[in-house]
Amino acid sequence: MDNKNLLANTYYTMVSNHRESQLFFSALQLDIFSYLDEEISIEELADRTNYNMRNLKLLLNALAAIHLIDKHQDKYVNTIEGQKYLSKASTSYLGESILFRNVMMSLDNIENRVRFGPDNTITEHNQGQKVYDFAKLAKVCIPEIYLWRIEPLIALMNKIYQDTEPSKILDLGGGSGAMGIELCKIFPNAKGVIFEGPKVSLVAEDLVSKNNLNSRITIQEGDFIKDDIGNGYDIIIASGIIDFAKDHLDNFIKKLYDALNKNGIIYLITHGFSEDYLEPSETVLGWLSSHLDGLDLLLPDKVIQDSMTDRGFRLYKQDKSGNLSIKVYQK
Ligand SMILES: C[S@@+](CC[C@H](N)C(=O)[O-])C[C@H]1O[C@@H](n2cnc3c(N)ncnc32)[C@H](O)[C@@H]1O
Repeated sequence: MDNKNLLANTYYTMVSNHRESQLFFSALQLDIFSYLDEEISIEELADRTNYNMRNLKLLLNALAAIHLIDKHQDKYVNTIEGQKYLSKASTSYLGESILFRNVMMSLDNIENRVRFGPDNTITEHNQGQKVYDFAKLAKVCIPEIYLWRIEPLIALMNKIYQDTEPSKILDLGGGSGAMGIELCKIFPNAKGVIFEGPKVSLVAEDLVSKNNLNSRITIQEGDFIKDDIGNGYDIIIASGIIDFAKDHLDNFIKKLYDALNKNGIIYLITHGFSEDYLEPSETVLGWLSSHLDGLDLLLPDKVIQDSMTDRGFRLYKQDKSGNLSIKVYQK
């Protein structure tokens, strides 16, 4: 096969991948996977769901054809991954997060957004809250945080705090606050603060209560650009938030510096953007929708690093988790 044919195939592969995604999202919307923890016949499934049996069978065969489910003789069943992540009975269910992210990052109507440009009310303020539903994001992403962010956080903090214990921890723009909550659990004498905007703080309040940590963790409501974020912290978690301070980067980093005790650390999670904004490609595409709408938030890692070291932070440890870049800075 010559190069020309290889390239043409790439385009058709994209068309096919798009169809696979559509099929997957529809199956999630119809909650098909929650019925497939045990082998089930099409008659039984149609009976339980009230869906049209003929078309349900077509859907299930298509899902089996792309290995999202298994088919044994005439019965259908989840794969091991499907059972773990796509069935609502599982504690690691990700279906709601996946569907929410798909809408949040949707590239529908990209043509008109390119033809007519961004929304001026969004460009004018350049605030994430104008585009993203942060309260819903915080809520539906809790399983993702437990899947990907808690383990590296705990492993690193256990290494750093082998002989001492932090006494005050801030989860800044913490969303549900899951990371701050889990850190407070491994350091039982530490007090925690979760700082969030007004609606999101309710999500954090709820998770703190569910974990019975109301006596140790307080929720502080405010705007981390304009308002006081407190001080005397040994650890500040800044996960997925620094882009939202882009227009005030140096002041924001000074605020973090001032809020920390001597030798205190920042646990910073960023997208690891290259200076030309071409990598990581998955993240470039993930942020494209909000940027077509008018936001201009993204910061290359190099810019963040320079600003941190200029302020006096020293890079202490670094790690990667999927596409995310994890850096620990010390004051
Ligand atoms: C991408 S989410 C990250 C949430 C969480 N830290 C995590 O890692 O999943 C960004 C969070 O920053 C919060 N945020 C953005 N701008 C803020 C501001 N000016 N003041 C307070 N919180 C803000 C949002 O409400 C949102 O929960």
